[in-house]
Amino acid sequence: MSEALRITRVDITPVAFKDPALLNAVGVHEPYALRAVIEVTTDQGITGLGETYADEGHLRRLRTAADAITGMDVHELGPMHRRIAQALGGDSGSDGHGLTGMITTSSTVDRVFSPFEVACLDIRGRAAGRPVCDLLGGAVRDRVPFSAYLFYKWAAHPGHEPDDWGAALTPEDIVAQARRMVREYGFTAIKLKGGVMPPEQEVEAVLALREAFPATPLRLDPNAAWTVETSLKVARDLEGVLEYLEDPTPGQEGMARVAREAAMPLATNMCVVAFDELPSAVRADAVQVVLSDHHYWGGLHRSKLLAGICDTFGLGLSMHSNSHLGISLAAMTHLAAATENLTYACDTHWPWKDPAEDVIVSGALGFHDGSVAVPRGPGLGVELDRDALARLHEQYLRCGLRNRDDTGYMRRLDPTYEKKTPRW
Ligand SMILES: O=C([O-])[C@@H](O)[C@@H](O)[C@H](O)[C@@H](O)C(=O)[O-]
Ligand SMILES: [Mg+2]
Repeated sequence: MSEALRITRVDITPVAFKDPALLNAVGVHEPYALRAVIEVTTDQGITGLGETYADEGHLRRLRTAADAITGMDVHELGPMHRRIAQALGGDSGSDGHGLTGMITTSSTVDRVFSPFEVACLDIRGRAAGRPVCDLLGGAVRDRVPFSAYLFYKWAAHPGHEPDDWGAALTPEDIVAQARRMVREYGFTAIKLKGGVMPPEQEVEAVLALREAFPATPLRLDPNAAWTVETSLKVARDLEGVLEYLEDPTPGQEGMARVAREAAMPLATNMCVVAFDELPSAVRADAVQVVLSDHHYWGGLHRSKLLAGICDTFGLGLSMHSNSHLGISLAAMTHLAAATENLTYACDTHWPWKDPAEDVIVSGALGFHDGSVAVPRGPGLGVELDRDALARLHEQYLRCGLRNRDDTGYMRRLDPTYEKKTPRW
């Protein structure tokens, strides 16, 4: 029997990287996005990487979990999940911004466990000289397609220099943004983050995209900003145009009412965000596509479990994204490569990140024809850039942001702003 790889040390480093003024249903992105970089080191001197959210409560829970798993073998992932659940003792968190649904205790454990699982798989891959996708059953594709993720946005954060994307507030701006993303990355699917403008303007933007990209699959995601009635009107206006409509309205019951009459499939990363939310969604036929996300579904193995459940119940599978760095992109790519029924192009916020800011050594991951080649090196196939990690940690300390708060930021800029779900 091969030797155990025991965890001797865990480092958790919060980082901040620049984020443009991207608008969504609950406000606007702050000037920096926060992430935590996890390094797990073993008694044989192998270090594995994970990446996750960095809100204060989550950081506190990560530290509790890190203490709980020190001394464990990186092969004991089931016991590790249980140990973390015990150590958290029911301490559950919320996603604050409200864009990924209610966070239950069980999904809090999954959120906390996830980056440690990824780091353990990175270690196991490095030790065995195999890429992580091989530990997940092997790659069924050698390139993973991602979608262009369009946002309404301001030209700049108030008081900051403009970014080089410019403002996007009209259908013409949205088409121009899509053209640039497709030109630079080669994306073959397009998603528009909606819930920002009145629905008829977002319909107009999608129709303009359809005209500019006649054969490209299109998606619209207003993050539950619409009533059932509004959702049905938009569904009628966009019949035959959308590949799927993502989270038009809040809750499974509302989604089921929309699903009964809408011609296109409904997708979600809001009303099904944990395993215990699947049975009722299946019974009500509330959604036809689930967006997986290993950061909150409990890592790569549990995301494959979700994939199996979706397959069994005839649900489509896509992949959700928040603002992220290269360790996450590598993990998403390995997971998608090893998940046969993940047949939709995955979401990624990657193009919104300043290319000069990341915590990994550049060159391991790149977009060609809208897809990322699955890294073939051992583990995740990415290496930590320690100087960059130190710089982005400094930036975290300096920027003063400690929790994602799109609504609070919007309210500071516009005190009349109100968060309403649904808004229209
Ligand atoms: O980054 C954003 O503003 C997105 O709205 C994100 O927070 C969502 O979780 C996500 O991308 C989604 O698909 O709902
Ligand atoms: Mg969504």
